[in-house]
This record gives sequence, structure tokens and C-alpha cells, in this order.
Amino acid sequence: MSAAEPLLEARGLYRFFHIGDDETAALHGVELRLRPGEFVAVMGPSGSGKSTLLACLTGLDEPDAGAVTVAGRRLTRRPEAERARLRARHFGILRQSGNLFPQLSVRQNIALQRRLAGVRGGAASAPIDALLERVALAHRGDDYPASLSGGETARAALAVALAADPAVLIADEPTAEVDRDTEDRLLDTLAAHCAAGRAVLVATHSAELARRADRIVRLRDGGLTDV
Ligand SMILES: Nc1ncnc2c1ncn2[C@@H]1O[C@H](COP(=O)(O)OP(=O)(O)OP(=O)(O)O)[C@@H](O)[C@H]1O
Repeated sequence: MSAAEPLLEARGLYRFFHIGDDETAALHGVELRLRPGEFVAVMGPSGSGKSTLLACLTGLDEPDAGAVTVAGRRLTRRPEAERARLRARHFGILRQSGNLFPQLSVRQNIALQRRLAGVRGGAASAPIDALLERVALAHRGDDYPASLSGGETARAALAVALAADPAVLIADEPTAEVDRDTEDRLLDTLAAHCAAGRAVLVATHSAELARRADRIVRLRDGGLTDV
């Protein structure tokens, strides 16, 4: 794959939901391309389709029409197990609800994510130490999620999302529940991931966060437009 090719590409995405006779077009012909180094913010009012878009882009949901390609591999119309493998390999996913297993330490959560992504030496300590350092959690690696503060939890979740150095980091409202310092650190870390030739897509209501993006796209009634 050449450097100019998008890391993530969505073409003609449609997703419909039916309740009784009512039909909602949650996605309506969405086109999106994320190139290496790009930090893109998706904005849109509640119900505009952001969660549906992120789910379809990461293979958690299957669009009714259209195609998604990540790192040159088609993700759509694949068996669930294949989508899960591609998702673990190519995406880092940061959710508001968190992505930490409570029964594992921070270090073990990172190691698990690396193993799921097929990274060789998934539990090797040097890369995990470096990652903990990057999110200022070097001293908390052996602790369990329940003992972390809100800001530490957000940073640990980011470390897990970055564990396998994913081509595309997808974040849903990553700064909604964190203080200003943590927000700055999260945004700096996302920017550094882009600077390393990866791509970041963030769904947010925060104008502050969107200002840090290279490009803002807006969802309205399932359609995506550049701002
Ligand atoms: N499983 C579902 N069944 C029926 N309708 C759904 C389903 N999921 C989403 N929708 C509808 O699709 C539209 C888009 O929803 P979505 O959750 O993607 O919006 P959103 O922009 O993420 O909203 P919010 O910012 O409030 O999280 C809404 O009208 C929603 O009611």
C-alpha cells in the first residue's frame, strides 16, 4: 500500500433501522477517507448517526450497503470472526464506557490487546513500559482498573487503544469526562499517533477537541459533509 492511499475508506455507506413501519436512515451515502497523518473530527447533533458510523467503520455493525476498507483490506461483508480479527489488528478503539477488563492489571490489559492484535512478543515488557510512560502511568502498570482515578482510567484506556500501534485510532467522545490536564494529554497523544503516520477519527460534541483536528466533518440526518 502506498503512503498516499487512505488508511481508512468508506464508500457509499447506508444503514437503515426499522421499528414497525418507521424507517430511519442512520447513514445515507457516507463517503469518508482518512489518510496517513490525518486527525479528523466527526461532529453532529444527538441522533445524527455518529455511533452507527463508528460501529460500521470498525466492523462492529454491518452497513446495509457500501464498503469499508482498513489498511487496504476490505472489512465489510466478511464473517464476524474475520471482522473481529481485522478490527483487533488495525483499529484502536477508545470508548466512553472504557475498554479495560477489571480483573486484569493495566499492564495485563495492554498485553492482552497486543496479543489479540497478533503483535509478536505481545507481553514483552519494554514496549509496554514505553506505552505506560507515554500516558504517564509508569507507576500504575501493576494496578487494577478499580483503583485508578478518572483521569488515570482515561489514560489507561488510551494506552490499551494504542497497544498494538493501530493504523486507525477511533475515539467516541474521548474527553467527555476528563479534566483539562487529562484532555490536553489525550489530545497530544492522539496528535503524536498521527505524526507517526497513523490516522485518528474522533466523534465529539466538543468544539475545543474539534479545533485540534486537521479536518472536521459533520453528520446530519445520516449524511456527511466537510465543514
Ligand atoms: N439499533 C437501533 N434500532 C433502531 N434505531 C436505531 C438503532 N441504532 C440507532 N438508531 C437510530 O439511528 C439514528 C442514529 O443513531 P446514532 O446512535 O448513530 O446517533 P448519534 O449521533 O451517535 O447520537 P448520540 O450523539 O446521541 O449518541 C437515530 O435516529 C437512532 O434512533
